[in-house]
Amino acid sequence: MLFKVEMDVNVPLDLEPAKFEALKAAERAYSQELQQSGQWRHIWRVVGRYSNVSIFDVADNGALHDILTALPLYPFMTIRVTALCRHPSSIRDDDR
Ligand SMILES: O=C(O)C[C@H]1C=CC(=O)O1
Repeated sequence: MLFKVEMDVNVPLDLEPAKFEALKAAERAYSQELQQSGQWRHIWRVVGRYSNVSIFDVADNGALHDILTALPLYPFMTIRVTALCRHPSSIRDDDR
């Protein structure tokens, strides 16, 4: 199942810089592992914001929930999820 996921990150100003760097490194590793597995299909930075727009391809709603709540930066995120399905005009065989 495909989902568009929008993530806004809001880190408290008093978060210790070393802790923030460690969280970002863990987030990057987790994200890249999921991208390698094909579950995190795309990620884009939203220009001018500490936000991303991503496309996930996962088994079901529960799988996406588990992935998102395990993000190291999850406690500092506002997340919006939109379920997607194939557009009848799509020429891409993997859009389902
Ligand atoms: O920077 C972000 O958008 C937040 C998060 C999502 C993936 C990642 O590496 O960091």
